[in-house]
Amino acid sequence: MPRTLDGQITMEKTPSYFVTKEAPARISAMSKDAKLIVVVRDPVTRVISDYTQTLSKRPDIPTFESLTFKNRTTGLIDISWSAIQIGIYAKHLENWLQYFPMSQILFVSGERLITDPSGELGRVQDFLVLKRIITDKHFYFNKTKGFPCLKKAEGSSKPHCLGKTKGRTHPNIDPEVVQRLREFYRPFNMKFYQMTGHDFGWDS
Ligand SMILES: Nc1ncnc2c1ncn2[C@@H]1O[C@H](COP(=O)(O)OS(=O)(=O)O)[C@@H](OP(=O)(O)O)[C@H]1O
Repeated sequence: MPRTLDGQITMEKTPSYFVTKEAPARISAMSKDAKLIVVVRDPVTRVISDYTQTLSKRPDIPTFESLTFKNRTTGLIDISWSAIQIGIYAKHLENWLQYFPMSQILFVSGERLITDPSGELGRVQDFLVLKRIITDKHFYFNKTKGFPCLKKAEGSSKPHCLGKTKGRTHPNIDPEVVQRLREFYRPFNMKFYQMTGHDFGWDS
């Protein structure tokens, strides 16, 4: 991490921190005051997205269904599959709360980051005690891509849109499998809503 001067904020991002058992203790040892921002999305869409990303790199992996179930007939989910585990947000959060208070953690909704980017960025700026510099006028929705793009400062070049590897088309998954995953995650989601005091709307 670079040195931080007065008036500067140093930021670092790695998606796997949130699900790495040792990360909270290590980050707390480095800085007890660190603010933590986690982007979360519906764990069911998340696992499908995760699978889609792996499939794009290794087209020979087993089917989504065979990775999801330990036993297809009984509907037993294979929680040893890391893609399934990552979406059990309440469990990961419990680990972080051993080292950081909730007041130092902000959960950003991945869904709202698409539908209302300036709203979510507003929450981020407030959390970091920054002036709300990024607002509505910094975004426009790219219909082809299905994501908002960030307009850069006046006079600068092209806006920044997400790259080719973002927003991959997900494969069609049997609705029964999706339903079973919804049932699996529901209790964990409820716990997560309760812990964060925020209903992310994945179960409504
Ligand atoms: N800004 C923003 N807002 C909302 N959603 C976003 C954003 N950036 C990335 N994404 C979505 O996150 C999914 C994983 O993206 P990445 O490819 O960046 O993941 S990774 O960094 O390679 O792990 C991937 O999801 P899918 O659309 O399901 O593929 C991205 O589209």
